[in-house]
Amino acid sequence: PPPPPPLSSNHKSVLILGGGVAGIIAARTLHEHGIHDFLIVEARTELGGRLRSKRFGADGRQATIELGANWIQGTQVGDGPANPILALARKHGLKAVESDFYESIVTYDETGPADYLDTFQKAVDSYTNLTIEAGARVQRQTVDSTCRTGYSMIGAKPKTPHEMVSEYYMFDWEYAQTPEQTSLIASSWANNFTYDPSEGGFSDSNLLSVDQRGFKHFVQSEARTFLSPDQTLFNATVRTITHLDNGVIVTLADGTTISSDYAITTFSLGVLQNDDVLFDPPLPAWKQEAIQSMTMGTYTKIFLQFEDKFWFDTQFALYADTERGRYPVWQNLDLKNFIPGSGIVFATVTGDYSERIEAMSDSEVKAEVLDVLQTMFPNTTIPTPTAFFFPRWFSDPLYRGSYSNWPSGFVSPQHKNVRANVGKRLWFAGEGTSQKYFGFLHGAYFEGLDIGTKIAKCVHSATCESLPFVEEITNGTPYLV
Ligand SMILES: Cc1cc2nc3c(=O)[nH]c(=O)nc-3n(C[C@H](O)[C@H](O)[C@H](O)COP(=O)(O)OP(=O)(O)OC[C@H]3O[C@@H](n4cnc5c(N)ncnc54)[C@H](O)[C@@H]3O)c2cc1C
Repeated sequence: PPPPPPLSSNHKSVLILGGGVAGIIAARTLHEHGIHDFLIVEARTELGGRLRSKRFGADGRQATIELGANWIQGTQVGDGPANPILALARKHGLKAVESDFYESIVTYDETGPADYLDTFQKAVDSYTNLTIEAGARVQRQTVDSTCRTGYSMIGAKPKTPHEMVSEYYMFDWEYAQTPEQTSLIASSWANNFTYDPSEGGFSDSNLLSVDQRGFKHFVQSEARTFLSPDQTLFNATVRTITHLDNGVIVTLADGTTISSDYAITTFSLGVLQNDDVLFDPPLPAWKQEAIQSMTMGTYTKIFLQFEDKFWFDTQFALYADTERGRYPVWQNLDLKNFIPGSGIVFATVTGDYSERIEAMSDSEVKAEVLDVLQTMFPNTTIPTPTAFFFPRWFSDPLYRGSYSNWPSGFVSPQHKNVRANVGKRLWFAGEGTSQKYFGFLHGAYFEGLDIGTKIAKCVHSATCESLPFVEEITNGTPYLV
């Protein structure tokens, strides 16, 4: 039998590995169940995880920008179900503004300003039809397919740059991967359970945080309501997780070991896929297959600050390049009620294009982006920006991408296995373990809540109920929630 974990002062009832939304909400849940002997182990120096803000801009003209999550996606209709992130944002007085994705938008192409809003509207309709097509497949219990197949089935076959960028805005800009890379059924789940009240979703509106304390403010403030300083360990990078029948031993990069009765890892799917954290013994084959079968999308915002604003007055702009995905979506922060006077505009790229620019130098990317702006505004001499920045989520060993995505060919039992505990002691939570809300902040929230509740039961009673898993998946069962 394996040796018992060492008895030391470094022993906790529960170790929460990672201090993002899932970790913080798991900790709050343990606290509410009267369990205080837990420790959040976090590699960075603050809580929040992929809620990451940064002061950006020239000296004397700095503003807080969001490198990671920025929106509360799906809010609430009347007294219907509320997104729990909205509830926390309200509780902690977060400043957020309504995003108007469909009306506050202008369009450009390689000739400069070009009105193709009618094409854009068709892409909006096609996306709605795509989710209906996918929903019908769930009803009929048919097999999954890619969203590209789904689009083709409803007759949406974008060919021109205008059509491609319009589809991109409705699809890749949300999923951080292409329709080819994404499951038809699961992508419509992700849409409906968040945005469609008739399917149990919150609402179809989105609130953009422009809070100068950072979007992370809501969750850091929540953490302050129950956490004491000795319940967090910062600057602590987990290297190895040894999981035994009677406990877990975590080894940090500096060689420190901490043991516990239970551990929850909340690291991103990308971190787990990339072996940035090692498991001893290695995770069983069913778990490894599941982790390697889901995918991680990358979503990259490229920020520029200029002395004077020369761009559009709407919230959004599309740029149609002949190459699909080349600096296609632009957002204006220099707006009344946003960050007025900030001189900040930013572009977003996703998926393979994000990986491409992460491999380039900042100055190379800046030159490309300025070139696109020059194309969009042919009658303006684009000035030198006073500040430029973009984060590299894909190469960051603490994330390895931005959020998870569900590819076609990844079947429901595999997702069950992503979520399942290994043995009685090692548990998993985070946005990627959420079947209904993968990718979203509220997915991380609900997973922290659920796994925290299950572990609290384990701590309080002799019997500990495991989550179901499938040892060997021989056929894909229908997609059911
Ligand atoms: C660019 C971008 C845009 C996004 N936009 C939105 C949005 O608008 N709305 C929305 O709802 N969601 C959005 N998301 C997704 C959202 O941010 C995530 O779903 C959510 O923050 C995930 O929380 P989590 O607790 O599961 O994981 P994380 O926040 O990743 O928490 C895990 C923690 O583990 C830590 N960690 C990793 N490795 C180690 C290690 N070896 N040792 C110790 N600690 C470690 C990390 O530092 C991190 O703090 C976005 C994400 C990104 C990156």
